[in-house]
Amino acid sequence: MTIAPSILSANFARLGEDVSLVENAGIDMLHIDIMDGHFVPNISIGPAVVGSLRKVSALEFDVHLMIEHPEKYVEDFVKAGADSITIHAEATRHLHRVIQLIKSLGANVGVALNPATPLEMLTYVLQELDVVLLMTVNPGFGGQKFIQEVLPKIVALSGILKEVNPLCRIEVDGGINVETARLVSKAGAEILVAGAAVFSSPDPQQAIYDILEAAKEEQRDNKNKRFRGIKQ
Ligand SMILES: O=C(CO)[C@H](O)[C@H](O)COP(=O)(O)O
Ligand SMILES: [Fe+2]
Repeated sequence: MTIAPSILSANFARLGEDVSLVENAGIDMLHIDIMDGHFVPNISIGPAVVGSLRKVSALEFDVHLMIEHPEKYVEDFVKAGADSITIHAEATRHLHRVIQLIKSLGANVGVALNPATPLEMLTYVLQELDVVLLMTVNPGFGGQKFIQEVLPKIVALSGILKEVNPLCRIEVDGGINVETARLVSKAGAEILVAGAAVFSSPDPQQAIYDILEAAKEEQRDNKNKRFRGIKQ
């Protein structure tokens, strides 16, 4: 189970300090949201900021591109220090080609789906992926309410991946807190992005710990029930 704090809700006037704070909580992965004002109605940061953070952090950088024409920019983000690049299936006409491009640059590759986008979009690329990111809010802003309807989608994807790509991990993004972490963990998510619940908390390190514990508790319960043969 991995908690990836999203810096979208950090204080951009002291971004390095906020990243160090969560890094010192013992996390492995940092989620970096890139928005272009076209694919989503908001603008965030570009490769220069990713490059600056790379100099001060050893975390795995999970770069979530909410941009049109991602093929134009993936190389810049990998050069800036992205370890994994996630593009939106809705944002390109050439999904297979962009996936190959990201792999050729040596980064892990993920594809994100908006809440209304069916899993079938990924049928012919699933074997190529390290991560599928299921959005649990409509992308564009931090601090939104979790969309419950995505839960059966997580369950369905989890079943499909067991058959076709067991190493591919399910990431969820949007509205994750202690309560929703339990729900997505039970459904099969393994990477939980959390922005507002971490950085808007008075104690971000404690918030990370609480979310992680809630998610792990749910995982343990699931395993125990399976062991005892109790139907979920
Ligand atoms: O991709 C995103 C928004 O498009 C963010 O990663 C996401 O919203 C995280 O923020 P929060 O946990 O506050 O919902
Ligand atoms: Fe994100």
